[in-house]
Amino acid sequence: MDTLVEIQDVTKVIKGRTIINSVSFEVKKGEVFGFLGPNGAGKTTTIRMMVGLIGITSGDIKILGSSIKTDFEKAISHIGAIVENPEMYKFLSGYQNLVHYARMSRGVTKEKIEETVELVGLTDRIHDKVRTYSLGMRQRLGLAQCLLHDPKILILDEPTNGLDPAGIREIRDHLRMLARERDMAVIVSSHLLSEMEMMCDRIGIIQNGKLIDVQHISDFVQGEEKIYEIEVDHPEKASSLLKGAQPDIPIQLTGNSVLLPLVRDDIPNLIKNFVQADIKIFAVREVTKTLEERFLEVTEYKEDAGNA
Ligand SMILES: Nc1ncnc2c1ncn2[C@@H]1O[C@H](COP(=O)(O)OP(=O)(O)OP(=O)(O)O)[C@@H](O)[C@H]1O
Repeated sequence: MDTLVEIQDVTKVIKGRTIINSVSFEVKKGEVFGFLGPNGAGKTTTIRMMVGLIGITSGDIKILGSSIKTDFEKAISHIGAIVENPEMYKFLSGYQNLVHYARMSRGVTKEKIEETVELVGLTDRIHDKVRTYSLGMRQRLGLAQCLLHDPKILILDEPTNGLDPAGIREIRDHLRMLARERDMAVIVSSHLLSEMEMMCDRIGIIQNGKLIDVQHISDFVQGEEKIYEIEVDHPEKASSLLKGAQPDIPIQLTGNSVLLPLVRDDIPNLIKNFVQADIKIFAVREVTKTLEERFLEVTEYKEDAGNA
């Protein structure tokens, strides 16, 4: 089965207020799925429903086909999650923490603990006390805790919160490795857009409790049209030529370039027209939008549409 998690038309109403509104998406094995949204959008609430911390008002969540509503124990057995700060004893070593934690779940062997420590890269420091760990190391110990029972799905709420760039990178690399090499489905939430861009295969954007977009990261960043920057000797002349052919086309002028949306197949013709008009072309570059720009574009657009 490739689809490990199915969120089906999930709604959550708290005290008469709809916090999550008909959210549906799927997460497959081997992928890192990012749940992205501004503060208060509903990321944590959705994740809390996925891990069974709060109930679902309507709709369902299936984990490897088992409903979290009707087959809770089975569904939850496939999940490893860090939702709030993972519980750990700072006066014990990382290893003692894992042994303590393993006692709470069935069938975790000493070998399994050691393998997991190795997997999260804590072997060298595992016998040191947790209070001597950096935040990044504590995050990795938390990751080890929730991997002990061999879950197929890993769910982490804001896993990079508070980490420095090196710590972020460590966690990111580990999560990608778990998805790729262990065939897990990894779900992370964040409002750190640049982080999501580097970590995720697909992202879902949530705003005001609604899922407004789910896309592969590359499609999402690119959007439907691509923006090209054409470096020329006379940008104004190039701009009027383009406007003459297509009056509505949105063109931006920078120092020595024109920027405009194009489909790739239009480029040869455009070059021909410039050359015929005696405009010299020095470069044609695709402008890659950052996820941040696209995110703001999408959320602002939806807000406008919602207000209309
Ligand atoms: N138990 C609750 N009672 C009332 N309102 C709640 C409750 N839990 C969440 N909310 C509201 O639901 C909305 C979504 O909250 P949630 O914590 O899921 O957002 P989030 O996307 O995780 O935000 P953040 O990035 O700030 O963590 C917020 O407006 C919040 O105030």
